Amino acid sequence: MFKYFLSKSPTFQSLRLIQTGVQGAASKYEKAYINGQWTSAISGKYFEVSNPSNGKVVAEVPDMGVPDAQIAIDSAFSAFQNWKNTTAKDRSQILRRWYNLLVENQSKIAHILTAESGKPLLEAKGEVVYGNSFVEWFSELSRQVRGEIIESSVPSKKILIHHQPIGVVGLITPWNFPHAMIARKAAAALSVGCTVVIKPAEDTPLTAIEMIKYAEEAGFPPGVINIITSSRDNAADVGKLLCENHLVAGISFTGSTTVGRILYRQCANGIKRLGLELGGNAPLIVFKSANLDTAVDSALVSKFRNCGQTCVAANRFLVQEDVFDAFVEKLVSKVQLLKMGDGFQNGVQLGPLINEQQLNKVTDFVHDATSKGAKVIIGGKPANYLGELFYEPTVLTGITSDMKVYTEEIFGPVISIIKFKTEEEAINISNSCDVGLAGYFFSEDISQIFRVSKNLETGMVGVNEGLISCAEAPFGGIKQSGLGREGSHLGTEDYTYIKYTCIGNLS
Ligand SMILES: NC(=O)c1ccc[n+]([C@@H]2O[C@H](COP(=O)([O-])OP(=O)(O)OC[C@H]3O[C@@H](n4cnc5c(N)ncnc54)[C@H](O)[C@@H]3O)[C@@H](O)[C@H]2O)c1
Ligand SMILES: O=CCCC(=O)O
Repeated sequence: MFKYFLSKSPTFQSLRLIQTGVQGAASKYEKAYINGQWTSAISGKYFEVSNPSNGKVVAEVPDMGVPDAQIAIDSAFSAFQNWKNTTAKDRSQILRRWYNLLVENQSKIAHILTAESGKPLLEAKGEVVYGNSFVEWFSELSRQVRGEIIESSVPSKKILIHHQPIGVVGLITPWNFPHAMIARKAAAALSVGCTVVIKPAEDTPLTAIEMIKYAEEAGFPPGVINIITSSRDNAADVGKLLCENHLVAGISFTGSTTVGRILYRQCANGIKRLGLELGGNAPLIVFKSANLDTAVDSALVSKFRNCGQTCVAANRFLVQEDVFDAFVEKLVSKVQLLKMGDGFQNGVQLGPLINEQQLNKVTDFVHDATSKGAKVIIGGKPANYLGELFYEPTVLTGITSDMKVYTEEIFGPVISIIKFKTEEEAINISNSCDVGLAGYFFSEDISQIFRVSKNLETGMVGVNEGLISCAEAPFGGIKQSGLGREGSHLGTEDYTYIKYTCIGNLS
């Protein structure tokens, strides 16, 4: 059924992918990248990557296991011995070349991203621009990482501080932002002299492979960037190896809190450096002083980006009783205009869910809510007239604390609205969970803005704003939403350690 396309040219391979697999005519075989070589799995096995909009196979990628991952780690460790000694200027220039190539090819990358994730093409282009901005940012930041000389209390001593690269880093990334999550981690790590082994999500490895083709063209030496692709069957073993192998200095992971916890445990023995960007359960509070039009428009962006499959997506809507009816009415009038469908169709704003597991989760959460008394205002069921993995944009009211939509992140296009009376009540509900990634609120009252921003137990707060992610800002959570910050001038800290050198007996 599937044809081999044996051209060795990455560019040709990308074009074939778009002209064949993406359009649904046939699939092709991709390769992983280890030590500067495009390579298959030692086992010879492949796994299929399909378009969630229509189930068609887009391509097949090597199903790599522990032996492949070990080779990638060894290569990255060997490459680190030279890469750590390159100058910040050298690294900055290579990153800049990578950025330029990613920009030149952003339309092609976005097509691949839509084909494997179902994300509407316009949104996929937006993600590529967003992801590229991290490569640009860290190419610029590379030369700004500087040490210090601290005056000692003893005249014959000097205290020097250097930031040195930690070594090989394992990057494990999710399917919801196949480009941006790799860019945000890899560019930061590479900019300070670390080498990387990337393990993209099994649903979306093609965007990652495409990105690495441009990294190769940009001139990263062999072994500095490696990408291993693994099916769900191998992901846990490969992850364990990355966490436990003594040549790996650190792990950076974005994904579920469940897997984050496993990685945390696995990293404990080796006291590995660990960056975790895990799940959220973002509150979005609309106070009575809010500009309701701003609140509705921002809420739609926050909720429906990537069809609700975003870790910072608003999950629990809290609306003050005075404006509850007006807000719901305005919101529903806009939700009913949203166009859902195949990401390649013009005007489509919402794609499918990524896989059956996500569809089942969303269906189960809505069923749980309605069975406990929630009211469906719009939607509330799978949109199987569009395809197997589509779920209608949904608004639920009458939410109570015993429902899953109240306590857990749904990761789907469902808005659950809770009515509250006082600011204190809204803060209590917002903070009544064990995760704290993002929180949003809408208010025109300046004292309330400072008060609520301070009291929300989240790592990030959007005030009168639903889209807060950018390269310049520190992205990350508190509580069980994770450890560390990505992006911003703090985004290299996970990848460096502080070396204190004392120079003594100076005369
Ligand atoms: N925070 C986020 O950005 C984010 C992203 C994706 C999913 N999620 C959440 O996770 C839920 C499940 O989605 P998912 O199953 O794709 O996420 P996941 O956490 O299972 O997968 C994320 C990455 O971890 C890898 N992985 C899976 N099990 C592993 C293991 N034992 N050791 C090492 N790596 C492993 C996967 O291959 C993938 O690369 C979603 O419903 C959503 O709530 C959150
Ligand atoms: O879902 C995870 C990341 C989303 C973002 O970077 O805005």
